[in-house]
Amino acid sequence: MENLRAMNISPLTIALLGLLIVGFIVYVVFTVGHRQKGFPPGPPTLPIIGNIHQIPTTGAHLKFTEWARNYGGIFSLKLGTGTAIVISDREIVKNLMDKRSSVTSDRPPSYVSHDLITKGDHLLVMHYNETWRKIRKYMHQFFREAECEKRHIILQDAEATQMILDFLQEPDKHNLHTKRFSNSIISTLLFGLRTPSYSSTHAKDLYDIMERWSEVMEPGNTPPVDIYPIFKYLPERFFGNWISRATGVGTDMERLYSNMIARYKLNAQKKRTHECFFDMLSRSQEKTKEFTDHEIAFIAGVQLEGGSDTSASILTALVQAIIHWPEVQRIAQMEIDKCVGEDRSPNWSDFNDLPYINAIMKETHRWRPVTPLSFPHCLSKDEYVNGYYCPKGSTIILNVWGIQNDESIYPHPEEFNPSRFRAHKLLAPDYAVSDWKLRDHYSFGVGRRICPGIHLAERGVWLGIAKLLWGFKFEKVTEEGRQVEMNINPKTGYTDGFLHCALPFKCKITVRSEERMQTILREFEQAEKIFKEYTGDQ
Ligand code: HEM
Repeated sequence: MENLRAMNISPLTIALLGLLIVGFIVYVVFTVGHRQKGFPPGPPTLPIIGNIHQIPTTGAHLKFTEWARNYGGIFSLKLGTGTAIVISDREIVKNLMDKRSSVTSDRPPSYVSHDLITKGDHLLVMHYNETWRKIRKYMHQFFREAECEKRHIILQDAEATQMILDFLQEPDKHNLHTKRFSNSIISTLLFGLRTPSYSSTHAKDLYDIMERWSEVMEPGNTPPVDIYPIFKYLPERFFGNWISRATGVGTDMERLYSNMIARYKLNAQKKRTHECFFDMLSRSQEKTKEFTDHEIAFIAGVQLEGGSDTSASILTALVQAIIHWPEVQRIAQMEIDKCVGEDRSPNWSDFNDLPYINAIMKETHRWRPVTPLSFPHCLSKDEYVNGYYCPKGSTIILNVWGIQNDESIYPHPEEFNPSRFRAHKLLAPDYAVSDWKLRDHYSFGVGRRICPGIHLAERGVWLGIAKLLWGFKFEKVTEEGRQVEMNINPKTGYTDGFLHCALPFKCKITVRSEERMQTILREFEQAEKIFKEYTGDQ
């Protein structure tokens, strides 16, 4: 005070300054973190932080589902100055996310994923802009239904054949075989480069990078910079060098993806029967030069990532389900055995004759969705939803878990019961555009951001399920005379983070007959010829 007087500042100015500071503090305490009038309801808030303290760092989907029961199909959360709108009602999903997708297709800001790790060039976290549209156009061109149906399915069938051979030869490594399967499909389709073994370097590197990305993103490992940007300016050593770790992941990603593109270029002269994604993209890029090298690397990367862990996690959940519910396994095998003999494994032309397999696939997506909270969208304009005011910039969270565990739609939701989908004879993309009451599940997301790999994923997963059930009996293992239970508890049995996958578990997998074993070996010889058509290897 003496100092201020010495600076010749009048007591009135000091008093006004003090009043201003107090006023500002009062304003912050009474507004920041508070839910404004007209917003969707939600749990009580605390000044400044809002609901942050109530959101668990793991299993947030379970908490959101509990809140949906209390506050309804649309509720809001305050995250500091920001707002998140959580949707757990199918009609609202349709009306907002699909019908008003022109204003619900942006992504919320993500300093770590968008700015630090991917420099904004990663389709999944990219804002809804012209570059996003251009990349989606290329993906659509290559992965649209007709292309999957005519061309990619041939490779998928061959890769599924190797997967059942792998299950035959090393049943204990079942969770690695599903990963190899999905990674090899996407890597071959992108670059003509296969993943012959689960220990292939590029696949191991990819899974390692994805794990590190997920770790950096875990709450507690990074300060909440998107909510309180001031954290960006604190020395990073206070938070375990989070900036260096994040940029390290970004550098390793770019290195891996660029390296795969370099390998593709080395092989570009090889004679392949089937054109790969990069043949198409490179041709166009030569003319237009529309993408930077960094963008090109991440166009490859996002597809490698998107196509790898997701399908593999669904197949692993399937293995758990058919072991825990042996009756489902029995019915499925009866259906397959009626239509497919022992002298060949099922293929895509059997799809219409095996509706129970389609129902199993849908039930697996419902029972253990890979992304139980999908991936957040962001509202780019003020909107009214069911009479509630939702401000521009709100994060929109699709509570897939909540919807797919709603008793009123799926009685006894914890039970794996494919018969729920008996009437759903078509694939997921058909129901994504149908009336909301008919939609099968939300595993592939919604609106314009819906997974661009949906046609490919549906066919790959279906083939995987059909061939596995045709070939093998799946059971619990017995140790010291007692059956070992798998942990299928949604709270403790799955990885945390953005992608949920079953933690490693033991099971007994045996081939159903000698003849089936011979068929697998014979079909694999054919599969090897197909691989050469896609890679150009002699
Ligand atoms: C069972 C397998 C799969 C599941 C469950 C799955 C799920 C999802 C989900 C939930 C999203 C976010 C959707 C949204 O924001 O509303 C997404 C986006 C994406 N997926 Fe998939 N996916 C699968 C397979 C694939 C495959 C095979 C590819 C590659 C061909 C792929 C590439 C992508 C890409 C690039 C995005 C970002 C799209 C964007 O933000 O515009 N996914 N996926």
